Amino acid sequence: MAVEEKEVGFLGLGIMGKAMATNLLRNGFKVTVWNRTLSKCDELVENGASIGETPAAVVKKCKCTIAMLSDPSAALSVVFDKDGVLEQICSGKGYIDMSTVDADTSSKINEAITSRGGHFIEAPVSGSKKPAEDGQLVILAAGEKALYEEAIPAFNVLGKRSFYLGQVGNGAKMKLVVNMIMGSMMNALSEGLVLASTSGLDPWNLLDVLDLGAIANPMFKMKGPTMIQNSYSPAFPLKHQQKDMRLALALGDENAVSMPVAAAANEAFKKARSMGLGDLDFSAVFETVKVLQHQS
Ligand SMILES: NC(=O)C1=CN([C@@H]2O[C@H](COP(=O)(O)OP(=O)(O)OC[C@H]3O[C@@H](n4cnc5c(N)ncnc54)[C@H](OP(=O)(O)O)[C@@H]3O)[C@@H](O)[C@H]2O)C=CC1
Ligand SMILES: O=CC(=O)O
Repeated sequence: MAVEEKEVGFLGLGIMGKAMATNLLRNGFKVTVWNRTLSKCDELVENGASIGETPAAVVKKCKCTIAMLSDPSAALSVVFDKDGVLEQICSGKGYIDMSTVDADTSSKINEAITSRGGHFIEAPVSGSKKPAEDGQLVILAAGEKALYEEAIPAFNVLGKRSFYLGQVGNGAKMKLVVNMIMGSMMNALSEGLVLASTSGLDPWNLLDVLDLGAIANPMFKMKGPTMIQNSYSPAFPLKHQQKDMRLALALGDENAVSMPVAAAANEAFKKARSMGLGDLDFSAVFETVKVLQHQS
């Protein structure tokens, strides 16, 4: 399949897709790109990409196509709608959806693709804008093993490690569990920063102390300083983090897993969206904690 031949289609040039497609180009892949807002293809074309006018046109041209789209409704639309992936998928063609969606969405796409003879894996990623630019993502793949193996040269460009997790749905679930934990941690950090400042401590000292102890982690180290400076340039948009909390909570509902911490974190992300912060970085949830503090 074409991933081996270093030729891929790429659907979705948002924060992640643009960085990932650029990386593939830099590493010698021929890439044919499509984005709903077609003008976002221009920069990629300047860097050597070809353009497909529709998802169907990309799939027609390429033996393997990667998608990186915002949410379940975008992932479904690009496959099932007019001029979508299904119109051209057929035997010998592969489709790799790297968007963060729920297992049901992924299963629907898998069934539709495979019923037309195509091959499918889901492969959501852990890691944000910078890891995407640096080819340091963690890839959580599941589905047809043969396609996974054929995708390894591309995954080696995009990520520092890829996991094969078995049947379709397992990649989606793993990603949601990871992001549920991340969203809860972001809320804990936000509350810690407010508690530190309000009780007379220097929040910069808090970050230094955290970084030297058992709960040190790259997210606190990277986001803490920008949060203190009220700077929320989006790497991971807050609206997507809230989508992931919602989908993780639905997974908890299905499995009767009680998750009060995640539920509270989801409320904070919802509040942040209602404050108009959805397009900012997910660390802007800090603003909701500050608002609550000022109200008390
Ligand atoms: N940013 C991050 O740090 C990470 C994000 N993710 C996940 O990766 C995915 C992409 O994230 P990111 O790049 O940040 O998101 P962006 O919001 O930057 O990009 C979203 C992309 O989806 C497209 N899109 C949205 N709705 C539709 C639709 N109905 N039909 C077709 N295309 C659509 C957008 O097109 P258009 O340009 O026209 O709006 C754009 O290309 C999400 O699932 C996210 O949860 C995973 C790991 C890290
Ligand atoms: O999904 C977001 C991430 O940082 O991973």
